[in-house]
Amino acid sequence: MTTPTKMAVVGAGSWGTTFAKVAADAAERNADDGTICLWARREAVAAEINDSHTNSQYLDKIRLSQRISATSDLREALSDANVVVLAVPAQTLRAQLHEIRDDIAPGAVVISLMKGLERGSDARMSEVIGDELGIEPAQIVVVSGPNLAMEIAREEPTASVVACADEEVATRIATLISAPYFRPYTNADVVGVEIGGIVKNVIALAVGICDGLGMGDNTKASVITRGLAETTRLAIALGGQLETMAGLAGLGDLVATCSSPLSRNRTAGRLLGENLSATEVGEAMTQTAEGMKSAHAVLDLARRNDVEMPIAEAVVGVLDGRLTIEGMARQLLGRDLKSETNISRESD
Ligand SMILES: NC(=O)c1ccc[n+]([C@@H]2O[C@H](COP(=O)([O-])OP(=O)(O)OC[C@H]3O[C@@H](n4cnc5c(N)ncnc54)[C@H](O)[C@@H]3O)[C@@H](O)[C@H]2O)c1
Ligand SMILES: O=P(O)(O)OC[C@H](O)CO
Repeated sequence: MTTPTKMAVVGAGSWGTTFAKVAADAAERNADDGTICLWARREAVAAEINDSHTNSQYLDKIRLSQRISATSDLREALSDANVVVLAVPAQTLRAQLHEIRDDIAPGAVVISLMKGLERGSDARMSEVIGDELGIEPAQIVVVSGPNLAMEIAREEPTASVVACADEEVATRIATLISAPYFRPYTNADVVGVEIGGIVKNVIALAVGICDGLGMGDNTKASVITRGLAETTRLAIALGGQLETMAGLAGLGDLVATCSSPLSRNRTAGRLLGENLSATEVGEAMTQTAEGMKSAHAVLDLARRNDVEMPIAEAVVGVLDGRLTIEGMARQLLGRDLKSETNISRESD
């Protein structure tokens, strides 16, 4: 007999709550005894999930399964959990893990849902998890793909990627989250899957800036396509696979994020394009737009690996107030002419 899954989801924002719903609906479909406990920072959010089975601040009009319970006591959520899912803003993860490292059961599989790079260390979230918890890569899973939370919460059919160095673990987690409207594929390329999710947020800021300036689809398609080229260069330099970048966690997520009005990163970019400063955009956003903070770490990581990322560089220039949005276009279009198909580190 296999042990029933006891899943703890740390972070009851848009994606943490939606992922809990996916896992609960998958457990229903698999007719297993799995339970899901969501940790919410605010007691009122936990109480609403327990009493009304809704989380109206993040997922308006979405009904959650009765298999999902919630608590604002993190230790209670983690107690005996054999799968721990992390869905907090990337820049807060290390401090959060430091606090709870002794409360995570040895042998638990830890899943990262986050799409950010840590400022200062340039570490991917799977690296932060490995550092802070001292666990093996076979216990660390990354879930990423074209996964706008609200669309999935509405049960619109969506595919995703479950990445883990250990393919058996990836397959086990994919089974656990395979809901009638959510189809996960496995991939052993953790680096490529994470880099795809991180960098698309920075490219979505650039596409949002185009929107804010009132530019059309040629411009945005050009940014998306060349954005994929620079994302691919970085992923490959770090050991990722080309095929991953052409898949759901690369091209798929880039297209979804850059096209959707639901994307927080694209929205933040649009506000930058409407001439708000990065500080003003930060104040206007009520949910996490990871690209606003990760862009600097992406550029730093690229420079340390001799990878050219002109779009990320221009976005960082705008965020830092060193480059105007009009200057951004001039800078990108003024670059030396190159071959499109060479994806070596220097070429763009
Ligand atoms: N929303 C999506 O569609 C989506 C999809 C895929 C991946 N992601 C990624 O998931 C991660 C979480 O995003 P989200 O959309 O759930 O964000 P969100 O802003 O909706 O929610 C963030 C959650 O983290 C909590 N939080 C905020 N500051 C914290 C702190 N200092 N310590 C602990 N908890 C804190 C908030 O209370 C909230 O519960 C991000 O990395 C994002 O890129 C989001
Ligand atoms: O709303 P965004 O910009 O954080 O994007 C959400 C997801 O990452 C899309 O896959």
